[in-house]
Amino acid sequence: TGSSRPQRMLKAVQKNATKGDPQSVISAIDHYCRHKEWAMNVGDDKGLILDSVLTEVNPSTALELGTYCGYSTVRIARLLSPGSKLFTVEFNPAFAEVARQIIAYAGLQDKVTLVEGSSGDLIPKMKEQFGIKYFDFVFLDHWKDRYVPDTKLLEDCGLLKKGSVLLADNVICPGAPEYLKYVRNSPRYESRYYKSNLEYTKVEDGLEKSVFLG
Ligand SMILES: O=C(NCCO)c1cc(-c2ccc(F)cc2)cc(O)c1O
Ligand SMILES: [Mg+2]
Repeated sequence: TGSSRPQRMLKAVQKNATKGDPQSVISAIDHYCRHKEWAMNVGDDKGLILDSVLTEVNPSTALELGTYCGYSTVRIARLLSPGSKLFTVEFNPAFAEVARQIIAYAGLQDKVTLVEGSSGDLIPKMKEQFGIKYFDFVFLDHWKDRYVPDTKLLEDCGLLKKGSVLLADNVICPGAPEYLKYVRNSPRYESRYYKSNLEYTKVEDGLEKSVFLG
């Protein structure tokens, strides 16, 4: 049987990027996905917004829901301060396998813990399993119908503190309409929409940044 899209993306990284150089890994994936084969990475346009929000928050403990091939994992981990940690959750074992190799190729394996499984099952276990008190930053990029239930789960498990920042991908395309309603109508969040484009296209998409007010 042939290779998968994630496997071809990994090959492109191994061929075109420099081991231990996160920026070259990001550029190799963006080039491949723009010129050879589209893939659902957050991409370079929305990636610049992710970089800027991440740098502003400078989290000690960050969570990513939806690793896919590890592109945004690398974008986030490369900007973390020494000693800070990123936990990333991926349900699909084939995606997780490629992501581990891309994260390692970038040399960021010591900053990242990739947890395989369903976010709904894993979130309630994170405090006890990893000794996490709070997440200062959460990047939501997994199944769009899981954004609301998992946000409620993070609240109920006491994993958000006053000032924790949620940043959600794809709120326009494919869309997360219930999530936008939830964070924009809740008195517990201060929300803002960052207009951009769906990765590697001219289609509109954007990121919603929501600050938890406690
Ligand atoms: O499903 C997504 N992620 C969770 C699975 O890991 C996802 C999908 C798309 C997308 C797909 C098909 C299309 F036509 C348009 C958008 C884009 C994304 O950024 C995404 O994160
Ligand atoms: Mg996405």
